[in-house]
Formats: sequence, C-alpha cells, structure tokens
Amino acid sequence: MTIPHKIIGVGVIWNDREQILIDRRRPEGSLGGLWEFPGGKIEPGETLEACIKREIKEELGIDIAVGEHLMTIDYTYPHLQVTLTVHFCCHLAGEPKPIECDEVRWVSLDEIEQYSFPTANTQIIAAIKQYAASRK
Ligand SMILES: Nc1nc2c([nH]c(=O)n2[C@H]2C[C@H](O)[C@@H](COP(=O)(O)OP(=O)(O)OP(=O)(O)O)O2)c(=O)[nH]1
Ligand SMILES: [Mg+2]
Repeated sequence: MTIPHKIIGVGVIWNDREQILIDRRRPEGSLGGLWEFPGGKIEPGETLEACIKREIKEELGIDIAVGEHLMTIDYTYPHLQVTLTVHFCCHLAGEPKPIECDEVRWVSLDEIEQYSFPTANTQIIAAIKQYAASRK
C-alpha cells in the first residue's frame, strides 16, 4: 500500500521575549487536537521559505521573516509520510489569530513540554533546545 507523502514547510517563530508560537490542530482530522509549529504544504514552483511565509500569513495572519534552517526530517505515520523542513523565523508584525486552527499560544522553551505534539516533533523540540543551550 502506498501512503501520501507531503512536503511541509514549518516555522519556529520567536518573539522578542524568547517565546515560540505554537498552534493547536483542529480536533477533527489527522493528528487532531495536537499542538504543532505553524506551517503547511509547499505549492508547485514555490521555495520552502516562501511556503513558510505564505502558510503563516494564511493560518495566523502575521508577518514573519524566515531565517536559518534548523533541520529537515522525514517521518512516517500510519496514514501519511511527511518531510518537514524547519526554519527559525522572527515575528515582525500582527497579533496571531487562530484562522485555520483551534488556538495559538506563545510559549517558552521550558513550558513546551506541557503540550502534546505529533511524534515527529520530538526531534524538532530536542534540536531547538540544543540550539538554545549552545547560545547561552
Ligand atoms: N505544520 C506542521 N505540520 C506538522 C508538524 N508536525 C507534523 O507531524 N506535521 C504534519 C501534520 C500534517 O499532516 C502535515 C502538515 O500539513 P498541512 O497542515 O498542510 O495539512 P493538514 O493535514 O493540516 O491538512 P490538509 O491541508 O492536508 O487538509 O505535517 C508541525 O510541527 N507543524
Ligand atoms: Mg497547516
């Protein structure tokens, strides 16, 4: 059996209080109710950076600057294969609104453990923590 493969751009968006923006997926649908970093599917002809900027504008109504590449991971769920390309981003303007999700929240790296994420995100969160520790 072949399962769908999605190429996804993901943003780890920092604000000037060293918090990261996370959103909660809608309860219905795949991985429903879990928290994630904002992002979505790349469109034909689009760069990963442009995809992240567009998705975050569409989903949350904010402007960001896409920065350094953190990691690209492949993960296979029972129903879906994803390639997540993750970039650090800076929040530029706009109050985040839950346009296509249930809820959005700014959280510190210490608080992030309290939220349930899809399994693929374990590696992303570990990498963010490692990065933050290396800059202390
Ligand atoms: N944006 C985002 N997606 C993630 C993360 N972790 C993770 O496994 N994913 C998965 C969940 C989704 O299957 C996929 C993101 O695709 P998407 O947001 O465009 O698609 P979706 O499943 O919400 O809905 P649809 O547009 O296909 O209807 O990547 C994450 O941290 N952020
Ligand atoms: Mg999405």
